[in-house]
Amino acid sequence: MENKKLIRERFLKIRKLLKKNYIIESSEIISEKIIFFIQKNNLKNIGIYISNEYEIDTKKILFFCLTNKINIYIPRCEINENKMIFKKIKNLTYDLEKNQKLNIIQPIEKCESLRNAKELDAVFLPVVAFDNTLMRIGSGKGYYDRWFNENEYKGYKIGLAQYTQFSNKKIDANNFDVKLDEIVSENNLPNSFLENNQSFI
Ligand SMILES: Nc1nc2c(c(=O)[nH]1)N(C=O)[C@@H](CNc1ccc(C(=O)N[C@@H](CCC(=O)O)C(=O)O)cc1)CN2
Ligand SMILES: Nc1ncnc2c1ncn2[C@@H]1O[C@H](COP(=O)(O)OP(=O)(O)OP(=O)(O)O)[C@@H](O)[C@H]1O
Repeated sequence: MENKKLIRERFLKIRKLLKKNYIIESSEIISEKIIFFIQKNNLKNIGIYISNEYEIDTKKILFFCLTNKINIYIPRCEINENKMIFKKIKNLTYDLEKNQKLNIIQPIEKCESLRNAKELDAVFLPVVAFDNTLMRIGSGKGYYDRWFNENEYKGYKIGLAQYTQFSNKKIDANNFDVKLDEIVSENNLPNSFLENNQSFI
């Protein structure tokens, strides 16, 4: 039985109860870790998202990339086709608009599209909940799963999530579900936490 829907609802509810300060503080720590990872691995092209008020705030990472000439690609959703494409943004004001239907911020149509998924070194994903096999639950329309399945992407898949988004109930996976390589959280996850017992950040 598919349990994603129930787990998603539960964690969306929890997310709304969190103190704003906790979100701000955990976003700070997570951003520092991501920036360190980008520098250490000399990443040049990354896929990332524009956060809403409940998600890990990506602003600091975006500023870091813009000032260090690291190319930033943000998903733009085509609702009718149930698809998203990554577009390069160069400016956090002029290159973005609100997708009114989905209530997310995305690149404007005329931004340059990513030509080949292989060009991305890492994709940093929003997460609603995750489990100890690094299975991810997202916003529930399957945009990321579809993108990973339809594109030949070989880079890192890294979820940004608070500790409080950990589900100790295992998430049922479909065959199209894509597992993350890593979750970056404000706490170090205990050694025994991950099935493969390893972390590269
Ligand atoms: N910041 C951010 N950008 C992202 C995602 C995300 O989770 N967060 N996505 C991750 O996949 C994609 C968009 N996926 C979405 C999936 C579902 C809904 C959604 O359910 N929206 C509500 C309406 C808006 C609202 O009331 O909040 C809905 O349709 O009922 C929105 C976006 C691409 N960009
Ligand atoms: N590769 C795919 N091909 C066809 N349908 C898919 C694919 N991936 C996801 N879906 C469909 O999309 C819907 C939502 O999927 P799922 O619950 O995995 O979303 P999610 O991973 O939480 O959301 P998102 O990736 O947008 O953050 C499901 O109805 C699923 O059948």
